[in-house]
Amino acid sequence: MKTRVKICGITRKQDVVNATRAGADALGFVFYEPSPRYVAPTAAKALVRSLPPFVSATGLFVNPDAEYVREVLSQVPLDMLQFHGDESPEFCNSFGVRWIKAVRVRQSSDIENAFRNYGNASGLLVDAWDPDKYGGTGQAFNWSLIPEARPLPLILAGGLASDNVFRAVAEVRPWAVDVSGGVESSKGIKDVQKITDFINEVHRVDETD
Ligand SMILES: O=C(O)c1ccccc1NCC(=O)[C@H](O)[C@H](O)COP(=O)(O)O
Repeated sequence: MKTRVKICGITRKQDVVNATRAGADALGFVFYEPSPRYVAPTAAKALVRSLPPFVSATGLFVNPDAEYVREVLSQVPLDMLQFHGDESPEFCNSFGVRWIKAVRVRQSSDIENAFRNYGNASGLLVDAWDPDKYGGTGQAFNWSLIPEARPLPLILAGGLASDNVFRAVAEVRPWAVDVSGGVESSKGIKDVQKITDFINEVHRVDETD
């Protein structure tokens, strides 16, 4: 099965071009101002409108006001929302747009509970737990905590890079992988070679099937 690849934290046109040329299936745009990868809705609008067909755009939020999400959606043609905070299932459902929920993992039950509570999500993104950050930590977590039973498509994130993503995909067999820091030269600035190496490694696992 083809493992999808999402490159998150896009802030520049050249990173859109490089990621899509390298074969990314989806790009992520961070609408969370404390993040060094924050992109303003006006800039994101231009980036998303430049995407070629069949590459999707995800907007990432952390505990946003509903009004802010609606404001972003009115400007930016997003295909998917990604919630990284403590948003309720009802809140995530309320925008009429497909969404995924991110969960920061300390134990297996974090994932099992999220599968149970966010059953209307299009997928569950599992990421490293950090006491101070909601995501984008660059840290991996113990993949053996991920259960075999997955009621929703599972997106693996957290500390992935070209030197560990082959093993990650081979071991976890996720629906998709999500990467940010592992394909950057500095925060918010993606590196074309790192993106290419990363995607090639994912596809290399797929070819062994
Ligand atoms: O990127 C951020 O700064 C960020 C801030 C707050 C919540 C989420 C954030 N990013 C999410 C991602 O980029 C990824 O979905 C995921 O966390 C993996 O990041 P990384 O470990 O850097 O590959």
